[in-house]
Amino acid sequence: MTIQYLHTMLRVTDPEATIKFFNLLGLEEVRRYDNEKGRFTLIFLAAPGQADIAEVELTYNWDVEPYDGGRNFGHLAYRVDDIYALCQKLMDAGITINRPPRDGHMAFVRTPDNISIELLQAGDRLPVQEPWASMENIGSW
Ligand SMILES: C[C@@H](O)C(=O)SC[C@H](NC(=O)CC[C@H](N)C(=O)O)C(=O)NCC(=O)O
Ligand code: NI
Repeated sequence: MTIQYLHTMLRVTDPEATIKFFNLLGLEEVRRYDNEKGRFTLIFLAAPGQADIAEVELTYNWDVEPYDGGRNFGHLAYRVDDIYALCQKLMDAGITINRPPRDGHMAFVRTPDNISIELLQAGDRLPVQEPWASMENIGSW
């Protein structure tokens, strides 16, 4: 008997803004379904070559409902080739780097609905360097 991880589902209030956020990380939309009866849209995102392996499923309920952030949910984690270059790209796009990669290894950002996203440097830590080394955490951390 086998079991395979497929996806993590996030309920989102602004699907297009969330897709743009994940596009910045390198994920692309792979499929979407509208459900007229249930009044919701499902949008599946994946990194290149990871469709059906490790997807993010965005659920957009057409009727507004408050999402309280569910403190029991932690984060989604991604391994990246160059954490400094990615954080610079995110900052240039107006994304807050909530936990800067001061150690050349780990950073945290948040989706438009405040879901934590962990970014981890592939391989060895990068050399500690400015401006990252002296950047402070932003927001509740
Ligand atoms: C396609 C498959 O991967 C799903 O996850 S469908 C699961 C289904 N989703 C919905 O009904 C979306 C709309 C609903 N209002 C919601 O916000 O979940 C479902 O059973 N969802 C319930 C759940 O707890 O995930
Ligand atoms: Ni699902």
